[in-house]
Amino acid sequence: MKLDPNKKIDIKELLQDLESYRPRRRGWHWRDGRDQKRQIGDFEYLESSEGLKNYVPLPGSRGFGYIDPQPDCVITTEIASGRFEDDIRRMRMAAWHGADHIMVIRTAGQSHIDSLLEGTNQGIGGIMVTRKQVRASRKALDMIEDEVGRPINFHSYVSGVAGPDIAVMFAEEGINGAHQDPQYNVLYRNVNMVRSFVDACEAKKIMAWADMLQIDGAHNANATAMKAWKVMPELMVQHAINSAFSQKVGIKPENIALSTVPPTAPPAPCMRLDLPYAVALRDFFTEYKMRAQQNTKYMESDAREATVTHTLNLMISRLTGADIQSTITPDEGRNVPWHYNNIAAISTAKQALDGMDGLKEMVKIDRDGILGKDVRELKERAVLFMEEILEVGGYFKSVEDGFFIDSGYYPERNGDGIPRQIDGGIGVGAIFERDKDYFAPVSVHYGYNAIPEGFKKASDAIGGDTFEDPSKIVYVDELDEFDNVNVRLEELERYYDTKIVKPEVEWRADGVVAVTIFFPLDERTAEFAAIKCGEKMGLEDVTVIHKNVMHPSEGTLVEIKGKVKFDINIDELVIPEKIPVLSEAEIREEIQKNPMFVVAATVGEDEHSVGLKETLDIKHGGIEGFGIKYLYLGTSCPVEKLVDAAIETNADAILASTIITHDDVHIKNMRKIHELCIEKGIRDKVILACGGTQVTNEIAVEAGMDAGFGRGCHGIDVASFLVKKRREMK
Ligand SMILES: Cc1ncc(COP(=O)(O)O)c(/C=N/CCC[C@H](N)C(=O)O)c1O
Repeated sequence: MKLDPNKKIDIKELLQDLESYRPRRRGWHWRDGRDQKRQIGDFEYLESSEGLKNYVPLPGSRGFGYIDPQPDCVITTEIASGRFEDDIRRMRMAAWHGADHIMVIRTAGQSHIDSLLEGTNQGIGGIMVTRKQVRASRKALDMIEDEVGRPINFHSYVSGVAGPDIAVMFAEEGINGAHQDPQYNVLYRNVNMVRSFVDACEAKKIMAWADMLQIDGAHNANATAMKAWKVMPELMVQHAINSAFSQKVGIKPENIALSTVPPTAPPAPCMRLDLPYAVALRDFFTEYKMRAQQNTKYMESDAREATVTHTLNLMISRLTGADIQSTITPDEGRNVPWHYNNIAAISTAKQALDGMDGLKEMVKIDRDGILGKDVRELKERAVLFMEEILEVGGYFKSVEDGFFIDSGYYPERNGDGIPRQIDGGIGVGAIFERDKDYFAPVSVHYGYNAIPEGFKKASDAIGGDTFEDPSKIVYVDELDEFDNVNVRLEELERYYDTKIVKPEVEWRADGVVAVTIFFPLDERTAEFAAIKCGEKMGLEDVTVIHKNVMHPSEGTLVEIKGKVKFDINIDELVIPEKIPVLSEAEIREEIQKNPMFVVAATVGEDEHSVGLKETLDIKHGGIEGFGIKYLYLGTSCPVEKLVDAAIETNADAILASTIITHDDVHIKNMRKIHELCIEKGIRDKVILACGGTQVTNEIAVEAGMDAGFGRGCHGIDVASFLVKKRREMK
């Protein structure tokens, strides 16, 4: 299937013939052209990669010819709605905004399931990672990567008691990256530590074969610790343990990525705490990749605050280097991410990384100051931690002694770490010494395997395994007759590719909308007033998702979410057709033959001039560039003066600009211009046009203008309209 930007992905078609789908490639893709400088528009970029074929540039790109510079690092977005069929279009949106690493969170508790799940059950806070879901998503990503013109990495988690099984399925299905860190199982999922490390040998061996990029789990310590900045020495120890172990099992260093999170956030002086850590980490681990994660621990429900913290995190990435920049959605502190918050997070990363392109050519890390001292101290503490592990008898013993996630700043210890017993946890006692004649007929296996006489390699015994002969992969379709993607698609049939639509935030037709409301009330009263407001607006299941105290008694900003009870039928929408724009040549030719003169001003008590000047001046593609002459009367120009000027100069048109809309003053001024022209008997001779960020063609025409030009309009739109309107009047 080839995607058409003007058509949605057809999920039903995508699900066809999944049993015969084969992944295009194995392994991780780093962005192309990363180490080249490149000219993009008016600027030279020092830390960028090759551009996309299809994309959505940042809004600010309007001022720069709509360029969309792609940073050098891979950019990740985490997707976790619970319905993979709805996640696929979110992946497409993400790819257009610059993500090339799609990471799919697993449903709560999948770590504890000791076998592969089949089918596509709906998940909670993540999806059931199953072969069918992986296949459908990877197949969709093949089409999406063709559409944007850049390979996309698909990623999930190899952990929990079924880790090795999942690793095999991921290798068979062409997964490009995965989290794998046995310490994660031990500390956060209480899987028996011996089981975890034995499983990890197998899982990592398979990931190495599949050339998958591995991300470790150190970020979890950061998110779990009481005071995150105190856990930095331990984080480096955790990175060291997983990285050294992974390399010993056979994962090549360039596929070992350290998951590093700047531990703190404002109002802490976070740059002074986090920057030394980022430097120390990169000093220690030069041969591995850095996967910069953004802070999740100190996320509240304030999307703005999260975005600023993440921008500071991105500054650390730019100053110290990141191979993968992982993004956290600004609504991470509210709920399972909504579509547009994944996109917001990606855009924050792209915007900040573009903006700080080459910053470290100008701003040097000063190792002689306090940073150097802090870096050294962090390294010393980490080495001491590692030495003490050896002293007490190794990793397993240190875990039993509760070394990890202690809230102390090592070597200080508060004794509140997470201890695990070597003879406890899930899967305990499930490890058996391999017998002398142990034999597994597989092509990739960790450790002892007694290959019988006559076979060159183990898998010859079965004529090749699924890694060698994918036709041997057993594809299991849906098992649960009630909880499967076909049932879900059936339930929402009327919203698929029909004219009926509902608002949504994560699932098709979930009907959820968000409303931002300010009340001149204290926080508690405002909360309940906002819910009442939502209910009066006809929303269902109204809940408050965010509150911002503006003042204890003067006012509170509240954000609510709720469900609309209605559908929208797009056939019932009245959509005025877009006004086609004449070509530059045609406009110039016309003005050449019949000169045109206009008067222009920002009217009323309005001092905004930029928009109108951009529309007039040749510099920004203004009407002057097409030969149209104009008299500009400046800002705060009374409408009477503007109309008189039109009469004195026998102008063909009046161009008014109105940005301010308090008390609908913009509409009142447009109406006054229209009425004045009638009064002075010139209305049928002069063209009236009005522009402004809050002006639309409909509003302007309603107020008596001949046309209105809102946000995003340019000189050529106005010039084209003037030429066409004059022809019409002739
Ligand atoms: C090393 C490891 N293994 C497995 C899992 C998930 O596995 P389950 O939830 O136990 O099925 C995780 C999860 N990390 C937190 C979310 C992702 C985070 N925000 C990130 O971007 O890295 C993990 O870190």
